[in-house]
Amino acid sequence: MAQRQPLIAGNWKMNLNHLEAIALVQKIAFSLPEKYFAKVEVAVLPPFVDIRSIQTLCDGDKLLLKYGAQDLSAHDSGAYTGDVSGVMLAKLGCSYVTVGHSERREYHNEDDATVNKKVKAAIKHGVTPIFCLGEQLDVREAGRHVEHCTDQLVAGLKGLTAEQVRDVVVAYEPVWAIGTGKVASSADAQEVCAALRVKLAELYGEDVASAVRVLYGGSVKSGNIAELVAQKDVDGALVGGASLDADEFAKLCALAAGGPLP
Ligand SMILES: O=C(CO)COP(=O)(O)O
Repeated sequence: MAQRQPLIAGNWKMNLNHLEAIALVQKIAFSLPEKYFAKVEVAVLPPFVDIRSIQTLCDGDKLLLKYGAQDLSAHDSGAYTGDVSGVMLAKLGCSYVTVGHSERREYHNEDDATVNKKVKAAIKHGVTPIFCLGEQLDVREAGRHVEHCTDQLVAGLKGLTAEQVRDVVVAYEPVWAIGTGKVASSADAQEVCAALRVKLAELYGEDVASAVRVLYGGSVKSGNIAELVAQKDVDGALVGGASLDADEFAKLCALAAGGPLP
């Protein structure tokens, strides 16, 4: 069984001004002693406009913190006003990019086919996709959440080789738990994350399935992270609101690394 290093990624969404963004990165990096970075990978996903400065900061201070973006175009270049390509993200040293976040699916009408193209674009340029999926409340209430999530998984990874899938990060984010303060129970998170891994094994083999990191996202905080990452198939978290507060985020990362608090 592969050893999966937990990943805690902070999705800042459309928040903070430029100076606040730089200050947040500095504070997180200096609040978390180096030993934690060996146990847990920590990444921030700021808005596009902050990435260049964060790159300079991380390179200059040799920070162990990784960074990435929240979306990318399915195309490499061309007449796509307002879009940012995987080529550009790779040049900026992005390690990760979220793809298929439920807010992109809802507000930008991204369907599974678009998400699939974006996952491929990220892989093509060596930026690891954090491929997001998850059910709405009505789907869960109808008891169809596992099927819904495994269907999204299959569609988003369509056409990829097993070797390519090995490097994808999957994030299970039930839509009803995002920004609502209603965290899924650790058993709920484990149920879906385990089902996603079973589906990965079916499609790409046990070896790949045991290597892929599956994160949970939705109202994750320092108060619930330990219980979530204690689940067998939960390999970290995609954190929204709690990633905007340096003390809270550092605490959350330290707890994911098994503590003690810095
Ligand atoms: O959407 C999320 C992370 O991508 C979760 O957001 P919250 O942690 O604010 O619920």
